[in-house]
Amino acid sequence: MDCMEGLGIISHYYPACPQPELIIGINKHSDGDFITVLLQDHIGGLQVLHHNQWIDVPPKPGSLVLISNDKYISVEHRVLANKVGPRISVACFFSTGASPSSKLYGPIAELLSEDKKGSPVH
Ligand SMILES: O=C(O)CCC(=O)C(=O)O
Ligand SMILES: [Fe+2]
Repeated sequence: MDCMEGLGIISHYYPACPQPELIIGINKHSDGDFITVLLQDHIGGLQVLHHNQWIDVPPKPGSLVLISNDKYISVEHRVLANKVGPRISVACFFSTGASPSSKLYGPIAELLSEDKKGSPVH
């Protein structure tokens, strides 16, 4: 649970864009934290890269999006620009804290498949 020691919050405001095909909201990236919890409004635009294809993450009222994959490497994602209206999102980044730590962190053993148990953590 040390991975929850640091919490950073970024609020995004994406203005409506008359020509969204010419620009991107946020370019392709993966988050460097342990897990990101994202609140997005109803506009949409968030996409994740899955098997080399961009997949929409449709907004669902009252829901939060968790950005990670099951091995603690953040999935690549981006946000499209849109002309419908401004889009607002709030991203909470959970990490080990602001200062670099000498602690070595690894996946929770119970969550690993048999063939991954006992392998060194990098
Ligand atoms: O606005 C979004 O939906 C995503 C924001 C994001 O990817 C980030 O802050 O790292
Ligand atoms: Fe992100």
